[in-house]
Amino acid sequence: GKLCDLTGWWENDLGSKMHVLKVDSEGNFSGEYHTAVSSTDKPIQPSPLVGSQHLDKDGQCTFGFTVNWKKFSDSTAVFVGQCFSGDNGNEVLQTSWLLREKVDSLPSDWKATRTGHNTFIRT
Ligand SMILES: CC(=O)N1C(=O)N[C@@H]2[C@H](CCCCC(=O)O)SC[C@@H]21
Repeated sequence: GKLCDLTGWWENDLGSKMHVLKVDSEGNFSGEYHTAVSSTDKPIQPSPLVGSQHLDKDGQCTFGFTVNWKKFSDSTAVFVGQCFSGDNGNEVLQTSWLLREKVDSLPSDWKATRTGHNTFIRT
């Protein structure tokens, strides 16, 4: 299928949106993550993301990106995933993520990392 270029807007099953500005010739990209879910009472604001994708000809490339939730908290999330061409030709991103929240002390380190998985489609 067509090369899977991540440039553009994506939405996941939580309603969170990812905007990839442009992918360079090395597969590196940057953008913004607009989460739809907040565990704080702070207003939700876009957070910067940087990542890298493969540029395989089959259009089913793997990628990874990091979100620095600088406006929200001291958390950092890393996403990894793969782009698939759905049966109707639409692209689907299957992702897993690790979220690292900042904890006050080493004894709390055990509870600082959460994981999740999300599916994104183009909006
Ligand atoms: C407090 C804080 O940092 N965050 C918060 O309350 N919501 C965002 C992220 C929500 C999970 C990401 C999954 C998704 O939106 O698709 S975890 C870090 C950030």
